[in-house]
Amino acid sequence: MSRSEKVTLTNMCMVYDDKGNILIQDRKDISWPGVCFPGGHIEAKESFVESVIREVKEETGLIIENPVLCGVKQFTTKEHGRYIVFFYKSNTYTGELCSSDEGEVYWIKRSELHNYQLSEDFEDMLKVFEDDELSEFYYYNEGGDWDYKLL
Ligand SMILES: Nc1nc2c([nH]c(=O)n2[C@H]2C[C@H](O)[C@@H](COP(=O)(O)OP(=O)(O)OP(=O)(O)O)O2)c(=O)[nH]1
Repeated sequence: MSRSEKVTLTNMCMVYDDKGNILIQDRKDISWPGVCFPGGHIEAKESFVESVIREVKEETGLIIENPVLCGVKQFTTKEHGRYIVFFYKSNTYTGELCSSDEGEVYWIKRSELHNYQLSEDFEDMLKVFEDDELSEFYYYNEGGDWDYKLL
C-alpha cells in the first residue's frame, strides 16, 4: 500500500488584539462564502509559517509576526484527497489594513461575531482556535453520511 497520498495544504489565521477585536474576511468565493479568517493555499516547498504570513499580507495588508499553530482542520475532497487547513493565531502585526479580491477584511468585536453570516463550519472551527484543549476539526464518513468532530 502506498504511503503517500494526495493532499491540499492551506492555512487560516486569527489576527486579534488585546481589546477583544478580531480581523475577519467576508469571502466572495462561491465554493465557501461568508465570514471567516484570512488564509489560503500553501505553495509547493513553502514553509508553513512563511505561507501564513504571506497569505495574511496578501489578503489584509498586515504583516503578522510569530504566528502560532493552534489547530488543524481536515476533510476528504471529491477526488479522495485530504484537504488540510492549518490554524494559526497572531496578535502582533504591522502595516495598514487593505482588502483584496478574496473579500473585504475588517476588525470587529469578537462578541459581535454572531451577527455576521459565517462560512459553513466556521462557528465550530472557532472553538478549535480558541479552546486550548482542542486541536482538530475532523470530518469523517460513517455509513455514507459525513459528520465532523472536534478533538
Ligand atoms: N474552498 C474551501 N476553503 C475552505 C474550506 N474550509 C476551510 O477552512 N477553508 C479555508 C482554508 C483556507 O483558509 C481558505 C481557502 O481559500 P481559497 O481556496 O480561496 O484559497 P486562496 O484563493 O485564498 O488561496 P490562493 O489561491 O490565493 O493561494 O478557506 C472549504 O470547505 N472549502
